[in-house]
Amino acid sequence: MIQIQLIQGVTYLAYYMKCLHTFPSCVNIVRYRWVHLYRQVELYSTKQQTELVGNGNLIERTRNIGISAHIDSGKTTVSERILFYSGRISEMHEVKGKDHVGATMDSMELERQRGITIQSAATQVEWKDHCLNLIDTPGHVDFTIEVERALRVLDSAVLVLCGVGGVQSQTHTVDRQMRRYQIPHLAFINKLDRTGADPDRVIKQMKAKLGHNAAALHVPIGLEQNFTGIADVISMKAYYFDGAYGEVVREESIPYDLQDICEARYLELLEALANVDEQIGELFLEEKYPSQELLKSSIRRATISRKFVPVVLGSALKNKGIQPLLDCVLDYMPNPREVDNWARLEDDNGKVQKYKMETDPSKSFVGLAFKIEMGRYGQLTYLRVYQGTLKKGMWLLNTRSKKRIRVPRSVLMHADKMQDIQTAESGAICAMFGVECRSGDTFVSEESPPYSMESIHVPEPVISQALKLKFESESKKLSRGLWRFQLEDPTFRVEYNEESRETIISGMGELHLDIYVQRLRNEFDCHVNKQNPQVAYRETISDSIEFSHIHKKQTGGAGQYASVKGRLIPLLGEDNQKVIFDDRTIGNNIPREFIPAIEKGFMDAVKQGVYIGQKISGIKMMLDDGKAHLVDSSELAFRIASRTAVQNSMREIAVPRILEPIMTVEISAPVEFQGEIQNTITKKRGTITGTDSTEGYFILECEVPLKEMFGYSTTLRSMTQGKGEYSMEFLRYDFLPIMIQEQLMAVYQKELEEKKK
Ligand SMILES: Nc1nc2c(ncn2[C@@H]2O[C@H](COP(=O)(O)OP(=O)(O)OP(=O)(O)O)[C@@H](O)[C@H]2O)c(=O)[nH]1
Repeated sequence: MIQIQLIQGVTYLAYYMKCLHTFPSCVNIVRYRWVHLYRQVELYSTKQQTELVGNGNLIERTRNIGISAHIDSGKTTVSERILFYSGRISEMHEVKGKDHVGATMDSMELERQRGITIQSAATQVEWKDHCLNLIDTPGHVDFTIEVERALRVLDSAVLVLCGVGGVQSQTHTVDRQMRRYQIPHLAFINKLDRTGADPDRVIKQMKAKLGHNAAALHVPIGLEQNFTGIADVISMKAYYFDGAYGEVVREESIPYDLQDICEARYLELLEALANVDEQIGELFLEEKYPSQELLKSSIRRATISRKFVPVVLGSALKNKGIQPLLDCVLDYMPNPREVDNWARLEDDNGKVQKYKMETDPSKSFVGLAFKIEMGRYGQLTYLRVYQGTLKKGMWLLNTRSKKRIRVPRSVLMHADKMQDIQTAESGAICAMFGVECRSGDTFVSEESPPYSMESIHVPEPVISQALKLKFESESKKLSRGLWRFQLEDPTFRVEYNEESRETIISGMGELHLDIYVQRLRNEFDCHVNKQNPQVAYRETISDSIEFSHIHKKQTGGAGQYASVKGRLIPLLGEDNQKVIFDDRTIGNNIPREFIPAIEKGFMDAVKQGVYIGQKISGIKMMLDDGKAHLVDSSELAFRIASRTAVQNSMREIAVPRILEPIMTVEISAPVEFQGEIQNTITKKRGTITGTDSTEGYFILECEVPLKEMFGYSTTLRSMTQGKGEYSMEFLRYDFLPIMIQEQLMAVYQKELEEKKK
């Protein structure tokens, strides 16, 4: 082996001398070649597969990774390969494949029918003596809570990008979520076999649009239908994937025509690292090159501290690039010990202190229930163990409900299958059966302080839809189903409207609600008629107003008296989804014990506004003064006074404003349809914020009110002969045009009058 490489080295040297002689201007090429030669020689003295993580205990050899991305980037296809190459499954199936089996991680019937991921699925695989806990998450923004939950408990992630689509709208969402939970990640640019695939463009987009300090570790060997393998710029080796399913990795020298580009990428990698890593920075300045170990350890350091994003390449469908991706997960993603996790603990004075969790199996147990599923055997609670060891049969305290529970059964999940386990140590992701709790609850062992792990960010629903039972006899099934869905999914809400006798479901999008209606039918045999979906408007005011209200009742016995005075102030911009109560009272005109009741009254009022019957938001209530009666004042009287003050002043004094949800929409279709699509977007009150084009397709980024996007998938499909696609996500609430606002208010007032008759 060493002999062959030395012969290669001497051949290269002869070539470089010739090159320099023939083309004196090619100094740069020669420099790259020298780098290459230097590194070839360096490789002789180092082991090719550097074991960075070593053979320590299991925690050091564990990686908890999520696979996240924009819709259809290939997350599930990547996961299926990971399961296959790691020996978890013995045969692979495609998402919506001809065999109609579907991918392992899409185990729900609806996922297989629609070819999309709805619920995140967890599994565990072994790769090169390491244990990988893997969660495949959905791409559709409608199921964003699944991504939130997964990222909350994972230590790192693989961001999958489509080699053609690049950075797309949901890539931004996932990136924001990774930032929220400080998740280090590496990027896998997939679908390099597709026409128009261009990994360099995708990396440029990652830098420009996501602000990532990203650099490629691979160079593709061929592209589109000629994509045959990858060249690794660190080991300077080419890898091809042979066998029926790419399971045999063949290592070769880098093809001659790719050597320049590999050297160029190597230097780019060094440059990107030099900016964030001192060791590489110093070597870079001295024009020295790091050893392979040093380079890998600095990639690891920079990635874990979120200063660098390594980029690897492949095509999951064509079985290329997955094994090197897994190697990179081991090399560059953190083990549970390398991630700081904090728990909160409130002292007797209500002061909150933060405590760092120790990833040590011998410490007291602390775990977070991050996901709940109701299954055949009762409630299944997914748990991330942060400290200590979970043991079957042990007693735990739920620090929210203060209930003690016993762990009846603990399991490892493999998509919809499970394997019983006796213990799960710090860093593990497992599940327990038969425990009642909510998602976001913290469990501790009896000897531990009652810590609480920070909970999960739950976005507010933006769309609602009324359901009516087809058969009254199925009402029990309906409530059972909806109760279960609410328990599993905090972004899915249910209310019952007594007057219309309708059940109102709210969620993150049309698809989200559609899936639940279908699940009612499939899993609960409950049939409902859906009304048209309704936008979740918000009611607010345009300017500050003052309020003053006395609630007084004298009915024989104890009377009721409460007087409140203050201001309602509109909250603009990003704050327009908030409601804030601000107590500015001085002195004792209102005794302190009544202040919480006044806040409650305000919260009662914001539940349903007076203009169109929707929730109020973007308002701050400032309580300035008031009055109490020695005998007749009570909490109830102040609660009523506060609620009525808000309602009356909004109805009588304020200038009403209605807010509507605005979505970021990304549309992609063949260029010949661009003009027509842009026109329809403008008609829909949309604003175009960016356009891009590649390989005969254009990408249109725009902001459009949600109301206008109802049914758009059908419109787009028919407009583009089925070739157009779009995705959207919630952006912000903004004022509704006055004309539409007045129409809505008129309809609501008419409805109210009719009800009075
Ligand atoms: N050409 C090509 N197609 C791919 C590749 N990887 C995945 N696909 C196809 O892309 C489609 C979407 O793949 P999935 O794996 O379901 O993507 P996903 O990101 O899990 O999808 P969601 O979870 O629904 O967002 C499927 O039809 C796959 O067969 C690839 O490398 N090349």
